[in-house]
Amino acid sequence: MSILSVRDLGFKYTKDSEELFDGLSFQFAPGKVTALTGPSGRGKSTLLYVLGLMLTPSRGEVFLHDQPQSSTPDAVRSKVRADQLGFVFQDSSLDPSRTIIDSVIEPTLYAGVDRKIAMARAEQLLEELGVAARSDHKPGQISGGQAQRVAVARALINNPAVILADEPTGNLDPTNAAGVLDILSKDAGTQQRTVVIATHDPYVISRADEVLAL
Ligand SMILES: Nc1ncnc2c1ncn2[C@@H]1O[C@H](COP(=O)(O)OP(=O)(O)OP(=O)(O)O)[C@@H](O)[C@H]1O
Repeated sequence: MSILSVRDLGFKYTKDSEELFDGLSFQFAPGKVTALTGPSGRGKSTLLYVLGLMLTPSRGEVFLHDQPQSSTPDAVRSKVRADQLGFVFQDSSLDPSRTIIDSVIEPTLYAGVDRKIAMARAEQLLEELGVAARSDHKPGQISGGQAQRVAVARALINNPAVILADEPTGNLDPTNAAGVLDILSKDAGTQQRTVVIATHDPYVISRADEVLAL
C-alpha cells in the first residue's frame, strides 16, 4: 500500500495561467525522505500545498493511503490534514502571543490528545531539536533558526503519516540543518513516515533517500 502518491497531476492557479506538474505520476516512498527539487518557479511549493490538500488539482489526483482526496468534502479534508499531515512551511509564522511549548502542542488539541501526554512529547521533541531551554519563551524571543526548529516539532507532534516541509533548513547553520534532517529522517524510518522536502539545498538533497526533480 502506498501512503502518498499522485497520478496525472496538473495544477493551474488561474484558467489562463500555465499548468504546473505536466501530468506528474509519482509514489512517495513510505519511511523515506524525498527531496523535491527543480528550478525556481517550477512549482515545488505549490506541489506541497496540493499534497497538503490546501489546493485542489486541476487534473489528476492525490492519493493518501490509496484514497483519492480531491472530491472529498472540506470538513473531511480538514480532518485528514489535522490527523495525518504535518507541515513545516516557510510562511507558517508562530503565534506571537503563545509560548513555544503551547505552539508545539496546539495541533494536539484538534486531535484530542491528553495534555500531559502532549506536553511530554513536545518537551522531548524540543530537546531533540535543541530548543528545550527556550520552550517557555514567545516566538519574538527566539531566533529565526530556533523558530524553524519549533515549526518542525509542531509538525511532528501528532505523529503524522506524512510530513511536508518547504525549505526547512533555510535559516539554519550546517549543524542545526543536520539536526533537523536527522530528526526528520530518523522519524521517517522508524515510524514509516513519508517525508517530502522542497529544497534547493545541496546538503538536503544529498541526505534524501529519493529525489523528485520538477
Ligand atoms: N498564489 C499564486 N497565484 C498565482 N500564481 C502563483 C501563486 N503562487 C505561485 N504562483 C506561480 O506558480 C508558479 C510556481 O510557484 P512555486 O512557488 O510553487 O514555485 P517553486 O518551485 O516553489 O519556486 P521557488 O523555488 O522560487 O520557491 C510560479 O510561476 C509562481 O509565480
